[in-house]
Amino acid sequence: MDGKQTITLTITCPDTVGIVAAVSGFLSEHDAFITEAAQYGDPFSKRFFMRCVFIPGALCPPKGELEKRFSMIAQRFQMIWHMYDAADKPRVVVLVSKFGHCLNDLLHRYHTGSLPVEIPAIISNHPDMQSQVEWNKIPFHYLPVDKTDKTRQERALIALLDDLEPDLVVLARYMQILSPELCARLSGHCINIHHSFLPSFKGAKPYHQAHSRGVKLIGATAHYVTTDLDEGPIIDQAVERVDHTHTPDDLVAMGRDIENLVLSRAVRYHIEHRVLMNGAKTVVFK
Ligand SMILES: Nc1nc2c(c(=O)[nH]1)N[C@@H](CN(C=O)c1ccc(C(=O)N[C@@H](CCC(=O)O)C(=O)O)cc1)CN2
Repeated sequence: MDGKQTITLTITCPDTVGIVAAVSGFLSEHDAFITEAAQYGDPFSKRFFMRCVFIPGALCPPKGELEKRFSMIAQRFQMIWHMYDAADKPRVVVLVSKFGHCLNDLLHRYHTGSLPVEIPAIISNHPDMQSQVEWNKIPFHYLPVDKTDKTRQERALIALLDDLEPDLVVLARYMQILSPELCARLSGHCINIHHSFLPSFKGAKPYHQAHSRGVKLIGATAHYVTTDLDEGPIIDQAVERVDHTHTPDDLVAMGRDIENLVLSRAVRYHIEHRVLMNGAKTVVFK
């Protein structure tokens, strides 16, 4: 390989002695220069997690051959593993409803290059964001929801996603509950930003719930989407202090910046392959 390529190797497997030695030995035997390495052994799940970034040297075989050879080690340790080429920009489709702050934040990071992705389309069940999206020269697909027949809209959404073939779907304040079928199709590849510090205040209007409860902290949670609403594996969270003087609208306004930060971090962790699934939880190598 030409030495300019960067590959990220992620591994999860039953924890045991010798995994790091086997992986680092394999990489050194194949002239792979390690630039980043992180690992964690979970004493509760007894699973081992590793993320290793390396630059293949001149003597390193092509990625396909390297994967073939690594599969022997992976089999020995019952690994779930992937090698990702950093040159492959992930295709990210963003879904939005009426609130555009998270979408605008992602678009800014996309245009400034701090989020190295492709955005082949943005999809919404409302027309509000169309002009903003088209100003950004990104295709906008308006798929309105008929409350009397929600499945029709989701069939159209599924067909569109099948065409777009995204690596990741981001629900940037998309306020529709995805069906179990769509959740299954997107499992591990769909991130939602929930506007509360989960597990508090799941579902609709969390800031109003928080105001009624008299909380002294509000927050936001980015999580993978599962059939169980707002119960998916948490990727990132943040909080801000609030007090009795803040109205629900104040909380909504203060929450926007938290949501932007948390969602963009979660998307970046995902596209950099820093997030590994650990049952109903995640391991995030920051
Ligand atoms: N299957 C899942 N779908 C969605 C999830 C999820 O975790 N699993 N997260 C939500 C986002 N969300 C809160 O963050 C949320 C969105 C929508 C609703 C809701 O009650 N929606 C109503 C319609 C509301 C409207 O039309 O304005 C509904 O779908 O019937 C609650 C929470 C995204 N989807």
